[in-house]
Amino acid sequence: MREEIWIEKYRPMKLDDVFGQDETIERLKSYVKSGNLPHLLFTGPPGVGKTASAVSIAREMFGEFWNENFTELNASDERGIDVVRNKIKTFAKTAPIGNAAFKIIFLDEADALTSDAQSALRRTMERYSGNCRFILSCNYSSKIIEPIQSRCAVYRFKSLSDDAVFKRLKYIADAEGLNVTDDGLDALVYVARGDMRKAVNSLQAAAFIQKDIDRETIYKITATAHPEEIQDLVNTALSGQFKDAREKLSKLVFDQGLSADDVIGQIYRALFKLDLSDVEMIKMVDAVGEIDFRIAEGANEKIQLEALIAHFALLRKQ
Ligand SMILES: Nc1ncnc2c1ncn2[C@@H]1O[C@H](COP(=O)(O)OP(=O)(O)OP(=O)(O)O)[C@@H](O)[C@H]1O
Repeated sequence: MREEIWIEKYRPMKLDDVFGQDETIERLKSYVKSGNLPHLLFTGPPGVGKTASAVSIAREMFGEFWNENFTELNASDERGIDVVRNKIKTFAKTAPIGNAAFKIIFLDEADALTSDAQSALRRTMERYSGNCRFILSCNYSSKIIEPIQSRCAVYRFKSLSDDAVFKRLKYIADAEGLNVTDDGLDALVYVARGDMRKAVNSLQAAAFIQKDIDRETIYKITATAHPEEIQDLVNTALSGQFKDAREKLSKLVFDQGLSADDVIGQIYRALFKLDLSDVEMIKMVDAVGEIDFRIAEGANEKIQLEALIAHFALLRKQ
């Protein structure tokens, strides 16, 4: 039998199952209780429970008819906003099933739409608000045009705490009969950076290989550098030994094929474990921000990572 994907198997079924977003969940529960819902805008990083919460609202509000009264669309549908609007139109055309007063349209990745497409979406929202409520989801609310934001109640989902990710992983590991050491769970938490989807997927990838899982398995399987190695790299650079640091970087990142994005994230986190003056910390964070931006804009990853190390190496020489 093909094994089920755990992020589906362990998808929250009700709002109470959504971990680590207590304040938001409490407020969403009050809508369910009242039986009414404004348009909502969920914003926050990936894998923290935005979709899971939208589905849970529908399940709790509509009971056995939730599936008929709920649809999930992706705003970044490559065929464009017209396809999305047509799907909305088709869904909105029929009356809600059961006792429901309205249907719910969940629109993921709303920030992928251009401003023009968002204006079109806004008109669509107005047109169908009689029998539909919209829940828009996005990573960055700043990319959503003001007229849409002002029509929605905005909920900011947080990156999940280490504690919330640890507990959820422990629960899944026990349910799956896995033997995961605490340092293995800590490694998963480190790798996930508050993204539950990534945490659960990494656990499943490790479990696919072996039932006894420790930190080594996790770092290997997720192609992540050990935090101590990153720490050592940064320390070497800070001590001014650029050539040594460059060699370490090369072994760590390029030989193992790690993604520059992940490495930058790891370096960023390593900074806060160092004994730095305020000014040094500011300069280093500023440099990380700059390099992160350049990589996101498509600059050569190898050169940019080396430039970052060079920056660190110069810091105490100035
Ligand atoms: N807060 C959470 N509590 C429990 N499980 C979670 C939580 N967040 C995410 N998960 C797990 O990760 C999976 C993906 O989460 P979800 O689809 O809700 O993320 P999202 O915030 O909508 O992300 P995206 O912005 O990428 O769409 C869920 O099916 C569930 O297994």
